[in-house]
Amino acid sequence: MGSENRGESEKTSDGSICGHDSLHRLLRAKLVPQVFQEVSRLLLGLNCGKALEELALPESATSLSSKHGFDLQGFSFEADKEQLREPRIVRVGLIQNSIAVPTTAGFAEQRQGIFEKLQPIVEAAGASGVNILCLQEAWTMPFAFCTREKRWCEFAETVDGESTKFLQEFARRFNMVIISPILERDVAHGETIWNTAVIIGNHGNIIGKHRKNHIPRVGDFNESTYYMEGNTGHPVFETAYGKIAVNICYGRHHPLNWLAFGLNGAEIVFNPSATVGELSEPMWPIEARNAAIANSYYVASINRVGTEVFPSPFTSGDGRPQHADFGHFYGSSYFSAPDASCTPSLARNMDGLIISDMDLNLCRQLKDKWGFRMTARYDLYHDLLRRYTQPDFEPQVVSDPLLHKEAS
Ligand SMILES: NC(=O)NCCC(=O)O
Repeated sequence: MGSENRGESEKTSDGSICGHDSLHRLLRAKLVPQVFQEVSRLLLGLNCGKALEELALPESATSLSSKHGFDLQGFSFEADKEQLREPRIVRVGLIQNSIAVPTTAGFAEQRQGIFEKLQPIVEAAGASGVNILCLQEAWTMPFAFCTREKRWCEFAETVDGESTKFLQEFARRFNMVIISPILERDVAHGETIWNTAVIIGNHGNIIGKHRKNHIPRVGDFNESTYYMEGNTGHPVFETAYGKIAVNICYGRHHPLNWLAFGLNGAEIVFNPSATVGELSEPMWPIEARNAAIANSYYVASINRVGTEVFPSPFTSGDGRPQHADFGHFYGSSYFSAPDASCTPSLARNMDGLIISDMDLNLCRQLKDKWGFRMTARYDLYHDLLRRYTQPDFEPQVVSDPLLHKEAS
């Protein structure tokens, strides 16, 4: 892409949308209330036939948000009342953040800066009674994989390393499950590096881990220089608060990846991400929401925030001149529900915590209503995929015989 077409991040360097920090807030400021309500209905859908309720969050959380300058929003997804099952309401939180100090600082200072920045946000989640909290992809470090420089590998740590210890304290204190996406170093297997989400249980125990299945080779996302495709399959973690799975970032472009977590029984799939405006912003509101609909589960989408500038300029295979930043990480974390409703997004240009209650009964209610699991043709797909993965595969194409007739 030519530099003249690099998108809006260069035009609005504060990362706002025409001075507003999210599309929802821009629309609310610009439209008369009745029009805003109708536009919101079409953009966000309806949950159980009505606009999504906002959640009243405790003063202890709102004061942390004002003091530390992070966006804080809360919502509530309902399900229909059932006669034979109690509601299964889980409170879920997502944190998006920028890095804390420039990428030229020492690595220990960079990581410690992020720990310190996250502390009040995690505390706000705890004070709000969040049951399951998820952080953004590779949250302990800048997203330095654009550079291809190997020195950033130093940020990799074992599954029970520094960042896990830091979060285990919060998990115990707030009785909270925490999903911690890190750069992992697997010491037992030759000190190899992986892009991994660690699942910390509400007692501070490590429940397990999942490694990113799909590694991007697009734009400046030179991640394949650092780690390989994950080898953990599509695990679903049964926690005190429900069955959860993690589809790390670029995996959201792969519908079969979403499907696999659904087939294994996930009720909430988290999508911790790091992605930039000019590459993926038009996809962001669609893919997760579509996955929630198609798989009858909730999706929780998180993206990091800010523009990270690196000490040495780098190139990528897209013809652009060398540059030192990745573009703007546009935040905009949000939740999608199986009934096609979704929350507004967090700010595009600020750290933030979005919280939502979700009644997990909605998953089965949507399965019963639409019957996607029942009407899917897994046997047909299985047969096609089996043939497709053979070297002698031939696409099933029926050509118009007239196409190949010689002109008379
Ligand atoms: N982190 C990551 O996989 N980013 C790839 C770009 C995208 O999927 O938008």
